[in-house]
Amino acid sequence: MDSIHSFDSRHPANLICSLSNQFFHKEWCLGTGGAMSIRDTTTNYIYITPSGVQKELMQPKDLYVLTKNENKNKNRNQPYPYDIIYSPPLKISDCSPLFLACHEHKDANAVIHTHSQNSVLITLLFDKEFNISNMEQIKAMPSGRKDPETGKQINLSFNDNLCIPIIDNRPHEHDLLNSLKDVFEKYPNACAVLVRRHGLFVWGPTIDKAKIYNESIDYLLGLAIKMHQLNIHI
Ligand SMILES: CSC[C@@H](O)[C@@H](O)C(=O)COP(=O)(O)O
Ligand SMILES: [Zn+2]
Repeated sequence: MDSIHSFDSRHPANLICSLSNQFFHKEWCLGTGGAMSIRDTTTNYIYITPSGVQKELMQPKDLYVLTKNENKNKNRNQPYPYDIIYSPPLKISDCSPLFLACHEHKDANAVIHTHSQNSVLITLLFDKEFNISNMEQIKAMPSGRKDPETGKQINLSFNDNLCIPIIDNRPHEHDLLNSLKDVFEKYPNACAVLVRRHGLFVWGPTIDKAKIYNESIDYLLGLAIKMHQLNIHI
């Protein structure tokens, strides 16, 4: 199918495969953990990883492609109106309802889900939120505010607080949907959520931004864990 095969390394299908391989080598998605979704802003097609496969070995032909269908009836497992227009002989990611929620409610064009040890450990140290400030890397994170003249996202400043909400894990990914929607409501500026004893979901306006946010968050989580071990207070 044309929508998944491209020689362009920036095509969403190629990006999902190359980034998943990179994230595996960072130990963010070992043993089939982790998943990803990208919306192509020219076609509006959404590319989603398959379920239960070794994410570092995926090829473009293994990805699902979805398109919006406003007339579609919603159900519990598919609460968003999308049709599958390309389906590999695999199951779609269990995270797909959460990914579609980020595309729909946050206007995200990319969502990354990872299982790094930092993202799990931090949820055992903090209860409802992870907060950090006075760290240079915070400046790579979005504030949620836009420059009134350029309309561009303004990033946090060194002294600003970065807050990542934490929700409790549930037996199935789709059971996290209500908690995720609560996060959207309570934390309108958040671009990520930590799931206790599970991992991290990060969304952004582009896949490049989502990757930068994920890398920055994971770095800050790692710092906070080390500071805790050294008895240094955040
Ligand atoms: C190691 S199993 C992990 C899954 O249950 C889930 O949390 C996950 O990250 C990936 O789910 P998947 O359905 O393979 O996209
Ligand atoms: Zn997971």
